[in-house]
Parts: sequence; C-alpha cells; structure tokens
Amino acid sequence: MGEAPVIYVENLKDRFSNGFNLRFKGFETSIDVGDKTFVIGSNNNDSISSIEVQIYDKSKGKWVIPTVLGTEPKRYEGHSAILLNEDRIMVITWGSTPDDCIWFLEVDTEYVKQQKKASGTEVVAWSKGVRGDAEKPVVISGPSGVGKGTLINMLMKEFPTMFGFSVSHTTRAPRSMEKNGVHYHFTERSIMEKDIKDGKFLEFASVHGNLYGTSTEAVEAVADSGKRCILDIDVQGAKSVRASSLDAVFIFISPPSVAKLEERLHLRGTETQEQIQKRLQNAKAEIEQGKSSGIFDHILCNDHLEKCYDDLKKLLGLDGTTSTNPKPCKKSHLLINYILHYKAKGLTIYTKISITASKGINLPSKHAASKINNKILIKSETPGSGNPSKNSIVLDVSLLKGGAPSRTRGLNVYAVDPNPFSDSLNGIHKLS
Ligand SMILES: Nc1ncnc2c1ncn2[C@@H]1O[C@H](COP(=O)(O)OP(=O)(O)OP(=O)(O)O)[C@@H](O)[C@H]1O
Ligand SMILES: Nc1nc2c(ncn2[C@@H]2O[C@H](COP(=O)(O)O)[C@@H](O)[C@H]2O)c(=O)[nH]1
Repeated sequence: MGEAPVIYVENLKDRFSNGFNLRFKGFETSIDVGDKTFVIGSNNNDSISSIEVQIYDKSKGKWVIPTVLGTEPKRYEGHSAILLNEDRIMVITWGSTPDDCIWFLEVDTEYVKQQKKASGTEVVAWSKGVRGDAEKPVVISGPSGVGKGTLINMLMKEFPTMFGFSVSHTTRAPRSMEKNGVHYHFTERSIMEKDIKDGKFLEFASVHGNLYGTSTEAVEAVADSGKRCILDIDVQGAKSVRASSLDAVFIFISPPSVAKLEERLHLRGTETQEQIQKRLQNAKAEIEQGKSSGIFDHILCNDHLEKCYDDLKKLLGLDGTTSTNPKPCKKSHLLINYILHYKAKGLTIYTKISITASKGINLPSKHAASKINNKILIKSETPGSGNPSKNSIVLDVSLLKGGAPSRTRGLNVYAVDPNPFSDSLNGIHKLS
C-alpha cells in the first residue's frame, strides 16, 4: 500500500537537451520503465493527427523511434500517463468522447515481447480500454463447403440481437450476391499486407490462394455493440486465434465425407471446377488438423443440417435453457454505493463512491491522475482542497484482461461522491 502520484505532464524539450529533435510541438508526457524513458507526444499541428512515441534508452544514451502497432488514439487535447505493472502505460486522453478516452500503450507485455523478437526492432502497441467484460467470441471453423456459413446464418437469424458477425478482410473477388462490408471487406493485397504489418489483424492466413484475415476492429466492433462475436475462419486462423489473447470458444464443423463436401460445393456453384478441386485438396488436411490438433473445444458433424444446428445451439446454451431471444447488454446507468479507501499524504481516506455502469467514461476534460495500488484517481484540474473534488472518478485496473492487438477489457469505473463526508461511515483516518 502506498501513495503514488504518477502524472507526468511537463515540457520535456528542456529535459532532453542532448541534441535529439523531439518532434512534438503540442504536449508530451514521459514515463520511465527500467532503463528506458517512453515519451508520448502529440502535435498541435492540424496536419498531423496522430500520437507519437519515442524512446530514450538511458543505458545506451540513444533515442529510438519504435514500431507502433495497433490502432492509435484519435486526436485529442492532451493526456495523462500512468505506468501499470511495469509493462503498459495507461494513457487517459483529454477532451475525447466517453467511449474513447482510456488507452494502453503496451511497452513490455507478452505480445510486445513476441513482436520485438519477430521484428528485431523496438516495438510498442496500442490497445483501447473498455469497461467490463464481453462474452467469449465463438470461432467456427471447418473445410470449405461444410456448412459454416449456413449454420452461422441460421444462428444470426434466430438470435439477431445476441450474435454479431466478424466481417473478415479478403483479397478474393466478391461473389455475385456478396456485399462489401457485410460478407467481407474486399481489399487489395498490398493494403491488407500493410495493415497486417501495422498490427491491425488478430489473425490472417493464405486460404485457397487468397489472403483472409480478421481485423481486431471487426471483433471489437461486435463486442462494443453488446453482441457475442462469431468468427468464420479456416483452421490456420483458428490456430492463430487460439494462440492470441482472445479468449474464445472454438468449434470445428466436420463433413460426413469428402464426397459430400464435393457435392455441396458443386451444388453451391460459386467456384470453378479447378477452385473446387483446390478446396477439396485443402479440406483433407483441415479435417485431419481439426480433429486431432487440440485447437477445438467441440467438433460437430454437419450431416443433417437441422440436427447439427440443434447441437450447435445446445453447446452455446441456446437449447431452451436460456431465453430464445436474449437482449444485448444495455448501456445501463446502475448506481451502487461503495466505500473506497486509499492512502495519501500519510492519511487513509475513506470516501463514498458510486459505481456507474454505463459503457462510456465521462472524464473531466482537464484532469490530474494518480495511482494508488490498482486504483487510478482522476480529479478535475480545478484547484481544490486535496479531497476528491466534484467530477472525480476512480478507475479500478485490478481485473484487466486481453490487450494488444485487441481491446483491454475489465476496466471498472467509480464516480466519487462530491460530498464524501456526508455520513458517519466516511471520513479521514490517520495511519497507525
Ligand atoms: N447439412 C447439409 N446438407 C446438405 N447441404 C448443406 C448442408 N449444410 C450446408 N449445405 C449446403 O452446402 C453448401 C455449402 O455451405 P456453406 O456455404 O454454408 O459452407 P461453408 O462452410 O461456409 O463454405 P466456405 O468455407 O467455402 O465459405 C451450401 O449450398 C449449403 O446450402
Ligand atoms: N483465417 C481466416 N480464414 C477465413 C477468414 N474469413 C474466411 N475464412 C475462411 O476462408 C475459407 C474460404 O472462404 P470463402 O468465403 O472464400 O468460401 C473458409 O474456410 C473461411 O472459413 C478469415 O478472416 N481468416
């Protein structure tokens, strides 16, 4: 337990007077992690809208511009930065929308370590912070023509408010009935390759000669809408997702036989004879892997469609034991009184706070932040008495989950009661 005021909002141009040209003409913060100083800055110049990261390696006396992965925060007016667990910096942006104000710059997480190893360069990765948890996504995989799309469509039709489809990117050409942004994001290979390099994809694979991939945004957009995400991806993709930070349920759909697959692909009539042969060739290895690799939690055989659909619903808990049309999570505004205690300036302070369960976080536009254990106290920057002021909130970061390249979930937010000493339970207690 201990006091840890850790806001660093200062002009760093004077501090690092070693000739390195800090490019920020707006504002910046610096955080020390081991022998590195991470400088996060943004430009007030209208032509540059992104946030930049530079690293000063104290052991080498050198500046490094790292590879920055993930989707960066949008332009904002300023920020506070706080180091968490020595591996990520929480960046609280000023003047952002309630859904867009908490970010994590990962500097030494497992994901970043892996990326550093793979690229041989210094790497940092952005991950957006989101309140609460999302239901586990469902990964559905299996050979081409087995009926994945058919089963997913049935599920989405019967439970439209419960499930949302992760719209993949692909370099293959659209089929006649397919719509861009609905069935796939149809894209050019060079663009997709750049986005993959920039860390925007949770997984990608070369499938039947084309590039397919699931962007982090595709999955997170579904979760943000309060729905459970369904991914239709091949076995290589499922393997990558299994190895990622995304906690999902993995289901493999197997065909009754390869001959049946061939028949279905012919009847579907969306591929040429040559393409069908290629898909069938790949199917053999996929069936083998699907059944024996240990990637999948469940294997369903799609022989009779209705039977397979019933089995799928059963394993998703939708066989009548739950409501047939569950509602998505609402942006409720539940208020619960709660007693928070923290230590500051040698005092233990008890204060009454309220949990607001809405999805966004309404931050004071200019604020100071300080960290006490796993709680971040954010106070509006109006001069005060030292007590939590009006508009103060507490972010609880003790249950964080996920992270780059996806969202960081599990943030809990509490609004501090502006009048904490209104009843006898609350007050200031001296440390013994
Ligand atoms: N159990 C079944 N019996 C007979 N036909 C089926 C069955 N399930 C699906 N089909 C049909 O098989 C064809 C292929 O199904 P679908 O397009 O859903 O496969 P898929 O696994 O999504 O394929 P791809 O991976 O190529 O997208 C469709 O014409 C569909 O109507
Ligand atoms: N690894 C990924 N595989 C994907 C993705 N989206 C689709 N797929 C798989 O590709 C094949 C072929 O699909 P088709 O639409 O061309 O018939 C099929 O097995 C899909 O499951 C993805 O994002 N990543």
